[in-house]
Amino acid sequence: MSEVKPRRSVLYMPGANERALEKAKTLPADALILDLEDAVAPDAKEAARERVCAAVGSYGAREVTIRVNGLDTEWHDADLRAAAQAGPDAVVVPKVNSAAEVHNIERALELGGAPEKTKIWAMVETPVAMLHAEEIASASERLTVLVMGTNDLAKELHAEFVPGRAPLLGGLSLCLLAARATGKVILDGVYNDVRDLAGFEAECLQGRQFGFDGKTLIHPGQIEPCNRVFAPSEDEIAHARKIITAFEEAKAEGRGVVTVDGRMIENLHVDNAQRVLALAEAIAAKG
Ligand SMILES: CC(C)(COP(=O)(O)OP(=O)(O)OC[C@H]1O[C@@H](n2cnc3c(N)ncnc32)[C@H](O)[C@@H]1OP(=O)(O)O)[C@@H](O)C(=O)NCCC(=O)NCCSC(=O)C[C@H](O)C(=O)O
Ligand SMILES: [Mg+2]
Repeated sequence: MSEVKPRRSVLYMPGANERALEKAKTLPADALILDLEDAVAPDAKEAARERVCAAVGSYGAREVTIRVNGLDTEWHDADLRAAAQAGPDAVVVPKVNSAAEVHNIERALELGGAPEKTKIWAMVETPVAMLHAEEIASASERLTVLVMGTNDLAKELHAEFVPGRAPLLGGLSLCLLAARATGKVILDGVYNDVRDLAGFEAECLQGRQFGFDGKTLIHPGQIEPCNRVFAPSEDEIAHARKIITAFEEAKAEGRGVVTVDGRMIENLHVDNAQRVLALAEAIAAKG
């Protein structure tokens, strides 16, 4: 099994907000997105770029990424050059629509001297991206994560935000299929009502049940419930161990199928149980 990196909670913070950038040093998010795009006003873009690039090394074990401005904006090239030099764990690129765009980003990072560890996280947040999700996800080995942009997607679809997200489910499913078909990580979109923790937790659970690896967040108050929902519970860990043990015993007796708590267990369920344990161990190792 390849290395498991917990990405339960991935917090955006506006690159122009010094207080938020400072506060994030103490927050238990698995990863951070230092934002130069939507959360930064046009006349603050350059100052935010400098501040964010200088802050990259300040967050300890958390994965640190920079979200650059979109490919069709006047800031994109300078953002990518600066991010390549700063060397975050990833550059998050908004509104990626094609494999050709991924190739351009990859080339720009190489030309900018980005270290190998700096990956590409592609945001999928337009109708075109939903339809091109597999070509985007498979465009480059440097691309390791797809990030749902559900605000932009809803805007483009003329969709409404409703509990259960029915208008977005088609797009979410297409991107999940693309991520799993190509072996990439995929993060769910943000929940805008920072005071509605019950609604937020319900959406985390929906995302987890869908198969997302974690969720993008906009407020510190969303981190703890998100970490809890996207981590295997004690019961799930115990059940995973039970499955592995029962299957080992069955195999030793020459059987390829067994029941645990009345349910059929085959090899594929053991793979799943091992994934659950690997994630639980990676979370525990974070301390
Ligand atoms: C949403 C907010 C504007 C709410 O701000 P505010 O009401 O000021 O929050 P609080 O007063 O409750 O803040 C309490 C303390 O927490 C700090 N804080 C708040 N947010 C963050 C954060 N994101 N990271 C780190 N720290 C944060 C405050 O500074 C307070 O600290 P202290 O004073 O020490 O107590 C605000 O939360 C916010 O700006 N959030 C981020 C917005 C953002 O980044 N938006 C862009 C990304 S979302 C997006 O674009 C999705 C995608 O593209 C799509 O299409 O869907
Ligand atoms: Mg967006």
